[in-house]
Amino acid sequence: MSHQQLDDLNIESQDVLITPRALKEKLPLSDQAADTVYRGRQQIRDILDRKDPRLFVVIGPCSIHDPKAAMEYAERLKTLAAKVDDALFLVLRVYFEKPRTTVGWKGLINDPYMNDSFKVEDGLNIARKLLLDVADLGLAAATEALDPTTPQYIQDLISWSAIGARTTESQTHREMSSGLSGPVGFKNGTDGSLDVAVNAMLSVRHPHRFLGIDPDGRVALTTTKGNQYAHVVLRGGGGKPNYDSVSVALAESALEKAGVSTNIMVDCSHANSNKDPGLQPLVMENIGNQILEGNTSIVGLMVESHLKEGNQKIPANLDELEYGVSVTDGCIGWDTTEQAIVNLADKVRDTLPRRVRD
Ligand SMILES: O=C[C@H](O)[C@H](O)COP(=O)(O)O
Ligand SMILES: C=C(OP(=O)(O)O)C(=O)O
Repeated sequence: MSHQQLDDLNIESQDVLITPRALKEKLPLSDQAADTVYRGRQQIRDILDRKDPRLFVVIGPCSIHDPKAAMEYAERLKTLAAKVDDALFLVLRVYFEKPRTTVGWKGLINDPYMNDSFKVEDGLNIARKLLLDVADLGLAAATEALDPTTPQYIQDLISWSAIGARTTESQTHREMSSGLSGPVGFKNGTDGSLDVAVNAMLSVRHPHRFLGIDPDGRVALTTTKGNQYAHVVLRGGGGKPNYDSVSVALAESALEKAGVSTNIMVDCSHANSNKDPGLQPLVMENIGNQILEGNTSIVGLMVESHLKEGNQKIPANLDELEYGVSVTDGCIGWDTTEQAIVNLADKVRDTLPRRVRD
């Protein structure tokens, strides 16, 4: 009796993609870009080590779908960053990979033309080119590391990475993060649970061994050294925020009990603003007040912001897309962003002398 086909029954096709090495040769790191990334990572590490008393703020669109609008935003952010640089280190949020609750557009790398054509190789090219342009401008970039093979293509241009609420508990993502070259923030779970993020801290600092790809795209046993610059990100969940001073104090004691450093970032968006982007400035103000009142565990903030406020559905006719408006979660617009950042800097500035640790 002949065998029935048993594997690949649900695989439609497989297409070989450009290798990480070939993409990097095509779009190489310039000296300016390398300097931006080196300095960006170092400034965040210094903030996490409390050698630098400032806050770092990961700020920008929920997702990148239009590189032109992203660069216009980056240029504005660069000017704003220089104005508040004594109190805040602004890092551009450059998210190319979107984790979906069920289904939906999965981001620029997965479907760069937003028409279900899934031209992933084009997506990788566009993403790397945009990151190069941002780094050449002198702005540090942050992204969500979602697909475990993507870092090989773009991580040399990333200063800070997030592991999202839907993947913080995933062993694959903890292993990948243990090998990332820059600091990494783990969100609490979508149900609000902090345990998964605290457990991630305990995992990611250790070496791991797992299947990865090498620069030539070959499957490779990957052995990591462990990442000593991981921290938690409070993003709320289960219908409740967790940026208030009581939640922050509870997070501090959970981290202390686990024996890991009490570095906390607050995501002003997602469940911390009940997905109402207009509430983000209130969260920022609240964090500024907590810092004024003596909090030293909060080291960073995340804000979803774009050229224009709100969001839009991806239209069937892409000519109808409104320029500078998010196609995923709603964002605050530029004027609100500028004001909220200046207000935050004013509060943090007064606290700088007492935030440095010896
Ligand atoms: O930040 C973006 C979204 O909150 C995340 O990707 C989940 O989106 P969804 O619930 O619309 O799928
Ligand atoms: C998906 C995101 O957040 P979270 O994982 O907290 O839902 C995000 O920041 O884009």
